[in-house]
Amino acid sequence: MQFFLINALDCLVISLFLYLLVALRDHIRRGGLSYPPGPPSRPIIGNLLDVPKYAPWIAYTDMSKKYGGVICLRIFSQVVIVLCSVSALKDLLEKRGEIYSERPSLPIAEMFDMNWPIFMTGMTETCREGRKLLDRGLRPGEMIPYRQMMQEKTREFLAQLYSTPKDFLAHIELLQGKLIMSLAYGYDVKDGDKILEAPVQASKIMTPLVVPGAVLVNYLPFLRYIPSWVPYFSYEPLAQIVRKLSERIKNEPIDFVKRALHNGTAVHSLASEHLQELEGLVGSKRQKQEEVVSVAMGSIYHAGSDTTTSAMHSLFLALVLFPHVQRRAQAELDVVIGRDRLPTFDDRPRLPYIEALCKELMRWQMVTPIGLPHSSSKDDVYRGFFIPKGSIMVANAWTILHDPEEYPDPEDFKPERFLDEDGSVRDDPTLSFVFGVGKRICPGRHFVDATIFIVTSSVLSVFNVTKAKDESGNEIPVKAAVALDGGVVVHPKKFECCILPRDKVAEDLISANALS
Ligand code: HEM
Repeated sequence: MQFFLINALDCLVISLFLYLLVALRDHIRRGGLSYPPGPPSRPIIGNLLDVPKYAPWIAYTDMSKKYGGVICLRIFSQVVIVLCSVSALKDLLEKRGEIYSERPSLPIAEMFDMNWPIFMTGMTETCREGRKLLDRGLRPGEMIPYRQMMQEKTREFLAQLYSTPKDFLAHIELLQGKLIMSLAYGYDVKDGDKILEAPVQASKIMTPLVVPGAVLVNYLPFLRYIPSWVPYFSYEPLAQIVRKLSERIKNEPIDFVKRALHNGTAVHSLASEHLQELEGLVGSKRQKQEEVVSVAMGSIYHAGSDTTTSAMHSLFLALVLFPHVQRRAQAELDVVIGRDRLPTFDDRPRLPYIEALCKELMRWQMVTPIGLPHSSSKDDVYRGFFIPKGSIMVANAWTILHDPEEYPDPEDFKPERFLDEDGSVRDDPTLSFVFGVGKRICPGRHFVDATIFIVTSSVLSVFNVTKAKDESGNEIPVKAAVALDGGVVVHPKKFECCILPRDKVAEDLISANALS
């Protein structure tokens, strides 16, 4: 017993000594400067208890009212800087992009073999080359050859909505899976295709685990060594599941393209295009480039599914909650396109209200309100405050895009915000924050933009989306609320709605296009 007490006392003294040593080293490193303002931190754990687990974008907005646009939190020794103002986001993540474009290396991602997708890695050579490949392949002009495919898949979606409207969320998920798989791999997804399971399941597990402050092992990496037989505390059982999913995401679809190229059956896709460019390369050089293609495609297959599904889910929510928006959009479609055909991409310039509606959709119920964390590769000083190398940078775009000064009644869905007085579309550069900032900005943004346009205009031209009714004929109330079990990607809480063809003309149009 005495032996145990002496050891405990020793431990306490050593811990205190180490703590003071770290504090002194930290003070010297800062050269007398202080960290940006933030809630007072406690000894050792820092702000661990202040880091919001649910809806962090709201808690950070409240903090920014007290501490300003640059907030500092500390989780053990990890510094987390939350950016809540346009100037801070641009100054650091854009103008000082050389310093702030890394990603935090998360032990949880390493343990789960999920540290290979581009959105999880720092600026490694594979990441840089993969990004180049995506930036080139996903430019607005490069989207044109995929328009026909997008229109066709959207028409299949309309037919599914018509036959089983209650399953609208499952139809959205399938549509998004079809679009991404066609774009990335030229793979034609069929109903019930198992290929879509892996990214959806992996995303459900991983996105809550990468939120800054959500998982202790990211700050106390030794926790990864807790053996698998320790119940509740070991990450190993979950890790085993995710490792298998990771392997499937990276290899299953790219192997399909390689086989198709070999058999001469490959359809035009980002993967087939890039793999064909490697012709002539052999040995390790070829292997390396194939790895880049496989990482880049696996990244969009993973990053693109859940995110756009959430935006489309929110579209139906907005239509239910704001019927006057639906009526005005339909009036525009009827005048510009008429009732005898479905919209196409060529109609887009003549549909300013629909365009404004798509913009408002991205702002209103943001898919990634705190973006994906960046990290810093050098010590830096900003507005007189010290930001150490290795800080986790959180771009809280939600605060900016829900600022009532800039977007009055921010919780209301008002496409008019994005229209000038003469009815033309108003450009709002701040809106691009929904896709992040700087070198790591989402490369899929032009594909998302095209998807949201074609889906929104097509759905509105043939359907009325209203509140569902219960057995007694009373409307089932719906609220604009997000499911708080999410992580960096958030989804609307599930809701019911009634999706019916606008009339017989619309019904005929859906059937005719489903058959063509
Ligand atoms: C509504 C849909 C989407 C939203 C809101 C969204 C948003 C974002 C955000 C905020 C980031 C992090 C940017 C940063 O760190 O500054 C990101 C990264 C990324 N997104 Fe998207 N995204 C969407 C859909 C897509 C789609 C459809 C694709 C693929 C076609 C895609 C591919 C990626 C990739 C590969 C990255 C990682 C980029 C990097 O780390 O360099 N995203 N996205």
